Amino acid sequence: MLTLTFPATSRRLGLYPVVDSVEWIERLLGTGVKTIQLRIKDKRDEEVEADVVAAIALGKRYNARLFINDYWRLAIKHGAYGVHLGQEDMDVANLAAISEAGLRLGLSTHDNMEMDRALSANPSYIALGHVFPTQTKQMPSSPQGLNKLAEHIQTLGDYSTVAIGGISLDRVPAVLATGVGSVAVVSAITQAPDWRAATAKLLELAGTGDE
Ligand SMILES: Cc1ncc(COP(=O)(O)OP(=O)(O)O)c(N)n1
Ligand SMILES: Cc1nc(C(=O)O)sc1CCOP(=O)(O)O
Ligand SMILES: [Mg+2]
Repeated sequence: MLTLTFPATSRRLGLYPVVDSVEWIERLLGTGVKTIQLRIKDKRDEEVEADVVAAIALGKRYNARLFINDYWRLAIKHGAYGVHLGQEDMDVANLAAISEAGLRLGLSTHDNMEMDRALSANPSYIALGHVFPTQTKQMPSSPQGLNKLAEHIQTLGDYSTVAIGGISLDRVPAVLATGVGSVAVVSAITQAPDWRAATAKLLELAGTGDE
C-alpha cells in the first residue's frame, strides 16, 4: 500500500471551535482563536465554495489553522491550511491528492479499530470522539468517556490529538488532564448565553495551541 504523508500540525492545537458559518469564523478569530474548522453539512460544492474561500482568507489574515470539514476538493482548490475527514469520508476522498497539495489532514476516530485505520493514513492529527453525549450530532456509537480517551492518548504518544463531543466548559479541565492536545467544541461556544465570555474562558483553559 502506498504510504502517504501530510505536513505536521502543532502537537497541541489548543481550543478548536467547529462552526458552520463564515460569521462564526470571523468572530472567533477576532478573539484570538488559532485553530478552527468550517463545518457546513450536506450542501453541493457550488453552494459552499464562496464560504470556503472567505473562511480560508480569514484563516490566512489571522494567521490561524483553518480546517475545512468534508469539502476536500474545495480545500485543495483554494489552498486551505487543512482538511478534516471522517471514516466514511476516507472511503471517497482522494487522500493522495490532499497529500500532494500539501494540506494537513485531521481524521475522526471513535474506537480502536478506527484509530488503527486512521493511523495507517499518517494524518496530521487524530480526533477522538465522542467523549461525552452530544446534542449536536446523531452518533451511531456510544460515548467513549474520559478513561478510554486517556488510554488512547497514552497509545498515541507524541501524536497531535483532539478530543470532541459533549465538551462543556466545566468538563474541559478533566479532558485536558488526559493529556490530549486540543478540545474541539461546537455548542460550548455557539449555544453559550454569552459566546464571548465562554470563548475567553475556554481559551484560558485550553490555550491557542503551540506555534
Ligand atoms: C475535530 C473534529 N473531530 C471530529 C469531527 C467529525 O467529523 P466526521 O466524522 O466527518 O463528521 P462530520 O463532522 O462531517 O459530521 C469533526 N468534524 N471535527
Ligand atoms: C461534529 C462532531 N463529531 C463528533 C465525533 O465524535 O466525531 S462529536 C461532534 C459534535 C460536537 O459538538 P458538541 O461540542 O456540541 O458536543
Ligand atoms: Mg465528515
